[in-house]
Amino acid sequence: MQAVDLPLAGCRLPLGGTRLVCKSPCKQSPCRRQQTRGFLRQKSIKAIAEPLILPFEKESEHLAAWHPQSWRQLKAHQQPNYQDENKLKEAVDIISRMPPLVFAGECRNLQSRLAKCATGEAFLVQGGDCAESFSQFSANRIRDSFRVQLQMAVVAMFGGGVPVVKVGRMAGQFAKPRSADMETLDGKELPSYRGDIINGQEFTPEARVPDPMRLVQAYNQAAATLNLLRGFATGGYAGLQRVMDWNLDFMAKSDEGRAYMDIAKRVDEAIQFMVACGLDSHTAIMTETEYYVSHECLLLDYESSLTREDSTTGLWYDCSGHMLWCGERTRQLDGAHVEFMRGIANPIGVKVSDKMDPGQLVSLIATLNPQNVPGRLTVIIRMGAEKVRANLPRLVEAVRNSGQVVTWVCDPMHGNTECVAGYKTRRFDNIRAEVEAFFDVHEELGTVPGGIHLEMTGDDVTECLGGGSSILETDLNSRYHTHCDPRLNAEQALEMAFYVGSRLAERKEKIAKATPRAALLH
Ligand SMILES: O=C[C@H](O)[C@H](O)COP(=O)(O)O
Ligand SMILES: C=C(OP(=O)(O)O)C(=O)O
Repeated sequence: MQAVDLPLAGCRLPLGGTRLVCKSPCKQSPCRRQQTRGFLRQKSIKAIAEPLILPFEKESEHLAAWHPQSWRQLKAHQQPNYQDENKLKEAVDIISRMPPLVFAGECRNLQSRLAKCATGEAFLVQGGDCAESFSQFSANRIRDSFRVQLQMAVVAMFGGGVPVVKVGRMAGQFAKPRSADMETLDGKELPSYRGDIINGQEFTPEARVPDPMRLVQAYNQAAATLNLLRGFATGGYAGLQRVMDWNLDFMAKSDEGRAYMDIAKRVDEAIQFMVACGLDSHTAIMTETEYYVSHECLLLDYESSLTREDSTTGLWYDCSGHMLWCGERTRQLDGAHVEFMRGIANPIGVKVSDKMDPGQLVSLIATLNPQNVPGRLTVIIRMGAEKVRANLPRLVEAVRNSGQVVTWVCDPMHGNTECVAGYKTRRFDNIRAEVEAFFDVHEELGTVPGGIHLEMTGDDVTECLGGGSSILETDLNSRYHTHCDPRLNAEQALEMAFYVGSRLAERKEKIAKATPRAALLH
């Protein structure tokens, strides 16, 4: 990792045990620019989410040592070993000059929606490909993935009676962390595939060389994807009046499909009734939807080159996506990823397996969200069903006892991967069991299950076993198209949404019974 000169005016700044020294001292202590940024951050956050300010570290001190490049001083895990530094610099320079893909105001809106998920006033459905790919890039695939997420949102909203916040693993979900650096096939060993933004999936020495120009291709594909998603979200396609038209091929043939059409019909009738009552069916609430994009904040050259200072607030936003999350393999407290993520103002997530202990989690949360801003931090649990029952309670209790506000989300995919007949797969029953355990634990503790995070697609793939579509081991080789991990197909994803909807409905009923008047007003 090369050392960088910090382009901040300023003072000596502590950073994870090391000290950075700005090159053009402003002779102020602490640096005025940083003070201003801290002040603006407090001001803007207050306006958005009415945060509960606890006596955590002061924001200005917290951000004092931060800069979009400060991560370079620390160990960055899971980064490619680029062979041509000049080519990397060229690619990073190109992206640095490109327009941002998302806007700060959109990120702030998402943060306020996620704050509602933390309190049970909304529910997050986050999903999409394990790894977006260059070769499978197509408008129809984007539409189908978006459409199944719309359907899932309708089902969960119908059950839970709360708004569903829709966030795609899309328009940037290219880089993959890997368990092993090398992969062996037929006795031949090559570097692992790390996602299309880094190297190629083909098992050849040439394809596996990390190519920096892939960063530029990924940026362009993300821009085109987002452009289409914005069109779908606001151009009429996602309007609630089209709820009956979001048909997918399997729907007439499957129980989930028929159950969805049943709900869609009831939604349609409700809308007709409201229109008869005088509702204007042309308002944005009826014709548009909010849709956000997210990806793992893994490839730090890409993320930092898209990090821009917001002129309204003076805050830094990683403009590669609305929400970024830190993966299970890169969440070291003293690592480069946590250093980068603590300074960006986007809503962020962190993946958590059973390897996390409660004290560590509390420290990590304090580092990533020192002002305890609701909606800022989503903790995405991924352990496997049994481990969730055994480990999640003490994590939730430690966080609750420390007064930290986070949005708890369940990723039932990554703790349930197994190898069957030579394929990486996941069993639908195990995935559902993990979601069930997640809801049960929160119910027992009186805390809030805030959302679900899925690797899924709108395509009719055969990558995960079971579910209503009864994918068998012998089906795996039929339509196994993922570039990395197995995804739920559209039917399985919808089935999961029905399960989530049923749990949200139960929760709603329990709350209504306990507080009838409040529920009535709600
Ligand atoms: O999607 C997540 C990870 O990149 C993936 O699970 C790693 O898979 P591996 O264990 O085959 O490297
Ligand atoms: C790599 C991922 O997850 P995790 O960090 O939880 O393994 C992922 O969600 O793509």
